Amino acid sequence: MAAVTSASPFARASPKMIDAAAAAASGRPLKLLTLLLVVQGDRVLLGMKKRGFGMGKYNGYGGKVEAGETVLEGALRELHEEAGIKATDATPRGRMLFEFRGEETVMDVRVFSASAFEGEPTESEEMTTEWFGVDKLPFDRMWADDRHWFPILLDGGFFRGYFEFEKDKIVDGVLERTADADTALKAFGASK
Ligand SMILES: CNc1ncnc2c1ncn2[C@@H]1O[C@H](COP(=O)(O)OP(=O)(O)OP(=O)(O)O)[C@@H](O)[C@H]1O
Repeated sequence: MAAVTSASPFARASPKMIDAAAAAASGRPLKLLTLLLVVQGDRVLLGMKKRGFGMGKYNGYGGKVEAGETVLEGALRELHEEAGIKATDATPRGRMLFEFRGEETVMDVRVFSASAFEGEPTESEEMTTEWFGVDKLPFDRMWADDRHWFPILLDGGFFRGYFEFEKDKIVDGVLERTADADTALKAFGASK
């Protein structure tokens, strides 16, 4: 898996690129979102988004963090609402900032993984539920950033990144494997 990761053009972050991402993000309003990947052995649970933002794309489960809940609680709630299961060992893995050209707000996505859950994955109004082998992930039908950080996640690692999008294409980005989850949470340029 490490070979796949180092093949990512964004994985070789120069200090200059990191500074540029930090400058782009600093002071901008952040929208806090979660993304939870259920990884069990050599398979990953993904859902195809049936409506709204990212419609037609496969992704993990997640959404906006609501007032009064922690980020982890938000991640678990979204997984339950969208896939009908309760993860019992969710753990933070990464943080990604996404900027869309022409938009002031930067998406602040907190990525979690889990391997154990209660219940049966069940399609919801928002998402389907499908298992994919780790070697058969549908990257062509996922957000463009996913192919860059998934190998780190599957490898057991932690990561932080910043990607600038023009519609659904990446125009610039930086991705860094971090030593632990705490370091991943110190995203480029975000004040908290
Ligand atoms: C740009 N590159 C990206 N790469 C990978 N994942 C991305 C993403 N951009 C957004 N995401 C995820 O997509 C979901 C949107 O959630 P979204 O439907 O907006 O939230 P929520 O369910 O609260 O909305 P509604 O209740 O329908 O308004 C949420 O998991 C978020 O982390």
